[in-house]
Amino acid sequence: MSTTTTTTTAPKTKPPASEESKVEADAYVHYHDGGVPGKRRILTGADARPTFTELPRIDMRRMFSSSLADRQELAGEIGAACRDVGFFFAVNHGVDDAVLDSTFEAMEKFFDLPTEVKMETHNKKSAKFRGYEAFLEGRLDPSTRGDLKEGFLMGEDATDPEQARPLTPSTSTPRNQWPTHPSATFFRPAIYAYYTAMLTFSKQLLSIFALALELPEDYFSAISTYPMTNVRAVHYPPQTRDADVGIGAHTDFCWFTLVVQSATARPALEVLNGNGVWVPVVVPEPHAFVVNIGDFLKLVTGGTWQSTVHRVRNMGGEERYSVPFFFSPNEDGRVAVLERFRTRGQTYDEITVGEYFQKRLDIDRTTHLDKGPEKTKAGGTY
Ligand SMILES: O=C(O)CCC(=O)C(=O)O
Ligand SMILES: [Fe+2]
Repeated sequence: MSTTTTTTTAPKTKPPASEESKVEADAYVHYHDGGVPGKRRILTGADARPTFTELPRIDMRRMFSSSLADRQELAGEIGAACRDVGFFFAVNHGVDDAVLDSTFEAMEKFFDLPTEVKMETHNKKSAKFRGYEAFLEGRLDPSTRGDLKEGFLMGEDATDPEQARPLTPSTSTPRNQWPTHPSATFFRPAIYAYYTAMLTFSKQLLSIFALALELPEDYFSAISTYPMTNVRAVHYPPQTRDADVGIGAHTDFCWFTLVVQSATARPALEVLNGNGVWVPVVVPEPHAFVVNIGDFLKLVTGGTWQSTVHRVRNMGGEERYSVPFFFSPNEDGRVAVLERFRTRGQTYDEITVGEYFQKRLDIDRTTHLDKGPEKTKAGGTY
């Protein structure tokens, strides 16, 4: 994880008073990046550097404009956000409000089902970790007792007819798990409605990212024909212990992530800025998407774009639901640092997207399995 933050747009920041004593005692903030523990020095007073203190809000209407100049102007704003923050809010994004409302309704109803119904698709039965994850089973930050959340993960799967992907010998093994109990079958079509809308949105956004990198709009299309994708529906109960996390500090392993969340009075998602301060994400309006850069876009930009560390702490006493969509290149796509970000005389390795992804997934699986059976029982107290 790069620890350099290049923005010059925001004033210096200071940690909230309540965190100051902790900050001084710690001097470092610790996080987890792809299985590798990371830490960032907390910079205060004269040491503090210019960095962001909030996320930029970007109006996406220009994404649909027939004028290249409009799309370029949008790309300019997005490029600056990706470089300086690694996160931004996307508003007026064109995703149907009705689809988002019914996605949240379906999530609440699904997570309300009895544990044994949800456990039918427990992710331990899946090589790709698809299906239901119970409370405290994830543990992205090894210093915590586990992630205080339950979730449901689905993703690319050519055997699901909803995806209309070509079935080949390498894609003919099912990856997703779907509930079959009559009380839970509503979930699949609801998640697919969201998945389909997000795939369209992501492909449009990818062309704007290409423009932001001064590349042709279709530059990434060839390696994004059958992209790796995940929807993770997540339920975070209100947490009562300060030491808990909803999801431990991490970066995302994808091109980029789009997240829409239920409204909570107190922000729960937090983003780590260049001074080692957790910046709360205050959503500007209902159905705004939080967009963040993942490891692959950081990689192809030679670290110029940031895959910024983030976490969730749901301290406001309300249930919280969020539904990230993770978008990556094709599984057999190969990526390397783009020409314009290379230094002459230096050599650059190519990575295969699927291999890198599986490595990161295996790390996540290991942190789950390491916890031992007594802690992985669903429905345990939290
Ligand atoms: O719930 C959120 O707002 C973010 C979740 C997240 O960071 C993730 O699932 O990778
Ligand atoms: Fe994330």
